[in-house]
Amino acid sequence: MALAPPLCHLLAAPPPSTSAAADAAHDHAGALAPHRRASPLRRRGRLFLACRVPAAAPSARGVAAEAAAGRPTVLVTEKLGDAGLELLRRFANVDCAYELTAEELRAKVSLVDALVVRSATRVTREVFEAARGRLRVVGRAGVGIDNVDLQAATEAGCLVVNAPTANTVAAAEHAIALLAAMARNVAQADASLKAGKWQRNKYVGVSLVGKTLAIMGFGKVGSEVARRAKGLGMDIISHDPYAPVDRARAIGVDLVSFDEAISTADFISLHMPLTPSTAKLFDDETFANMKKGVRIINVARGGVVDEDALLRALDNGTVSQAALDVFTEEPPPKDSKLVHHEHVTVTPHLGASTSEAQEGVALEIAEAVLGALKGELAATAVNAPMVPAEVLSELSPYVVLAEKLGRLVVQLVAGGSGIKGVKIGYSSSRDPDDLDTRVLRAMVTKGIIEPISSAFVNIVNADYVAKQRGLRISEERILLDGSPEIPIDSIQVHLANVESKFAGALSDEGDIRVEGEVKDGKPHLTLVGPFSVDVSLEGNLILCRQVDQPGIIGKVGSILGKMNVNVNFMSVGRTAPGKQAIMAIGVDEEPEKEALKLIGDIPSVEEFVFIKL
Ligand SMILES: NC(=O)c1ccc[n+]([C@@H]2O[C@H](COP(=O)([O-])OP(=O)(O)OC[C@H]3O[C@@H](n4cnc5c(N)ncnc54)[C@H](O)[C@@H]3O)[C@@H](O)[C@H]2O)c1
Ligand SMILES: O=C(O)[C@H](O)COP(=O)(O)O
Repeated sequence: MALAPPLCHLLAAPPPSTSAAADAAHDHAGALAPHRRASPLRRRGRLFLACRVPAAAPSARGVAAEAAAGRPTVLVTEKLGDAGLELLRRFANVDCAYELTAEELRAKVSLVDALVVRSATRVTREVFEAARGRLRVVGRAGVGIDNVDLQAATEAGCLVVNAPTANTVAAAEHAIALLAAMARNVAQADASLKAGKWQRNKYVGVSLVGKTLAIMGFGKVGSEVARRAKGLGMDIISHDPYAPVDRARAIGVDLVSFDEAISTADFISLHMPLTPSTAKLFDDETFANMKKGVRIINVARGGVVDEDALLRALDNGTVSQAALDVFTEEPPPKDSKLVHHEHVTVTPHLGASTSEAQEGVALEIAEAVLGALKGELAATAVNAPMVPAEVLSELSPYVVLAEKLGRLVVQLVAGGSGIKGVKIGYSSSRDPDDLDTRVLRAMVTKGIIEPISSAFVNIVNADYVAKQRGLRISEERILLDGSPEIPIDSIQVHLANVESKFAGALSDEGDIRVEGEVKDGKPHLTLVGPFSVDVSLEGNLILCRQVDQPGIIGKVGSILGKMNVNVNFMSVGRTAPGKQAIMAIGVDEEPEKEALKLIGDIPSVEEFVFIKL
């Protein structure tokens, strides 16, 4: 039975770097391995549908085969839970190198296929540039991806995945711990007693019951904080412009405006991501609009607060206390006035730091990274479309067809005529809403761009690269009356306003047009311009236009035979007997120039083109 083709090329890396540094690297677990063109995970030629990496250890034979074929290399730059590390080590060489300087990170990154970080590693544009195209996946073992330059990752075609759920409860519990500790001066009283003092009057706290808590950002952590704070008898309001009202209502929380939230709350807990629009959202003006004596908890990101403004608000009494787990700069400067302020309780970014959360996060990220290295699109992809595994499985033969059609059509363009508009048509009996074509569009783009540039294109950067090159890609669905079980009957690719080096490929409208279908799981070319053909899109292709008459097939076949070129497929399409015909010939080897010249010299052959698929 034919195996489904792998989807590795969806996330394919560019050709390997041949740098001396890469060659010199060591090949054993815990050290950097030299780059190999295809990792065993990518080479198996199987479609990996299960998102989970099998829990059982691979067989000894499997391990040996993988070792022989070369394993991907994963660099881990921050402490990761053991279970995740073990899982990574089963399928990859793992280099754990903590507390790297930016320069050390840049030096190592071109030697690895994946990088796993937490919040302390800054994965900047310079890091992606230093990777020189080898890095295929960045795994953020946690939620916040503000330390990863997503735009640079996308431009580099590097997938970024995170582990968004495993530390939610830990972060929510830490927010509650800080809320209670702050209200009862636990940290200050502890330090005082340890310093030999007994200050019962100084550390009188405030009660939580009946107080209003405003949760700023009603996402995963925010909603878990709300549930827990309700149990403490607090009244909860929340501000989140994007949260569904129903979800908030279901746990008894009112979503209110920003101004209402900050002006009515006794406690404010921050749970939004750090983005350009939330950076320093809590500034002098915001603090001035808060209820006098408000208490603030920040377990989200230091950067959402203007820390100088918070210090002023603490000093003038607008904010009576703050509990901070996160800081604009981490670690904060040793002499930070905020950290040393007597009304501020601090922890060193411990929100996710429970053993349970760290094991969960490590496993979650290891699975996502290994899946991505195998060519799967992770469910937690941050900079790529999330296409469910079953959709990918179904579309996998069409993925190959889409790329081949792209490669074919671009080689029909006459040199010098720039490609601007690409139209992709999908003939299908399926409701357009049930047909996710993003992967196919990316693969047509890859097929068109890669043969004519040094860019490498994958599902992560396809739209970006197309835009950069001024390529307008439009899609059209052609609804057929048929069984919706087959996702796609045919894919058409049209290039508008270009000259062709093979006039036979021009449609009546003057576009270069090719069409293909999947037959027995294999990509077939079924239409060139107005000519119907049927040739498997494998190896190389010769397209030949001639006047339809007996003997031409034999002449071309014998020229190729004499030159030792194996013909694997041949198909002739014609407009009418005795009129124009197109011969599509699949060949295993690239014919010598001489053979091509001899074909061109056959009197009735009007034009021909050789295409590498
Ligand atoms: N301290 C820690 O160790 C720790 C641990 C986990 C998460 N975090 C941080 O907590 C934050 C929340 O994490 P999460 O998993 O709940 O993320 P999430 O994506 O589930 O929730 C974030 C919520 O913020 C909302 N939001 C976005 N912009 C907003 C704005 N301007 N005003 C109000 N709400 C806005 C979003 O709509 C979303 O509902 C992130 O910053 C994350 O990095 C910190
Ligand atoms: O965004 C997160 O997941 C938290 O801030 C945790 O960060 P950490 O992995 O560095 O603890």
